[in-house]
Amino acid sequence: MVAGNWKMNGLSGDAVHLTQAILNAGLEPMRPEVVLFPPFTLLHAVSQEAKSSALRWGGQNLFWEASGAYTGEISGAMLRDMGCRYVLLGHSERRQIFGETDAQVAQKVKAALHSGLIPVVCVGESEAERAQGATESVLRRQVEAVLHLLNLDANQPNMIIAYEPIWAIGTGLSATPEQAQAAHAFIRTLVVAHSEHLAKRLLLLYGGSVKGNNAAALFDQEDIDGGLVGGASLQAGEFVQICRAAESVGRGG
Ligand SMILES: O=C[C@H](O)COP(=O)(O)O
Repeated sequence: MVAGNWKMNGLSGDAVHLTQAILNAGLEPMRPEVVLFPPFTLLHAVSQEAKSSALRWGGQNLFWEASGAYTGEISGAMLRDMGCRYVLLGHSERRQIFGETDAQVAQKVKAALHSGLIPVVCVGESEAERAQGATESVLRRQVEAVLHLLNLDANQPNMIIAYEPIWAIGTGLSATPEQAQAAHAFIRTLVVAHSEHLAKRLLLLYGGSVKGNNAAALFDQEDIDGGLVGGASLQAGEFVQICRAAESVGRGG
C-alpha cells in the first residue's frame, strides 16, 4: 500500500489536479492499493474524482463519539458517509501538537473499527528516545495501548500500523532500510504475541521522508509493506514514482 498524507495542505483546485494526475499516471489498479488522506474539506473533491477508480481515500483523524455536542470534531460515521475506507490515527503531529495520548489513540481506533473504517495507526519514537535506546519501549507502549483495548479473541480487526520515526518526518532524513526493517520486525512480534491472526494480515507501512529515490530500497525490506508519504504526496510526479517503486517490488523487482 502507498498512502499519501496531505496534512493541512491544499484547496479544492489542488485536490482535483493532484487526484487527476495520479489517476492519469496509468498505475496498475490495486497494485499497490493507493490511498489519499486529504484534509476533511477536500474529501468530497477527491471522492468525486476517484469514485469510479481503484484509488481510495480516508480521513486524517476522527473523534470517538458517534455524534453530539463536540464542536469541530468528525465521527467515523461521517467519514464513512464521505466514502472513506481508511482513517489515520495517532499521527505524531496529533500526539505532539494536540496532546493525543496513547489511551485516546486506542479509543479512536476502537471507534474507527466500530464504524467500519480501517485504522492506520501511526507509531514512532523521537530522536531523543532513539538516542536513549528507548525505541522499542516506545513502540511497545504505543502499539500495546491499542491492542489491549481491542478484544482480539472475539474480534478480528483489519488494521494497519505505520512506523514513522519522528526524526525522519519532513526532515529529508529517512530511516535507513535496515533501521526501518528492524522496527517493523519488532512491531510484528508485538502483534504476533497478541493475535497471530491479526499479525498475518497486518500491513506495516513506513513513513518519514519517503521519496521517489529511496522508496524501492525501503519497500524491498521483508516487513515493510508500503509507505505513508507526507511531503512527496503533494507532488504528483514524485508520488507516482513512489507508487511505481511499490509496484515493482510487489512484482519481484
Ligand atoms: O504521514 C506522513 C509522515 O508524517 C511523513 O511525512 P514526510 O514524508 O513529509 O516525511
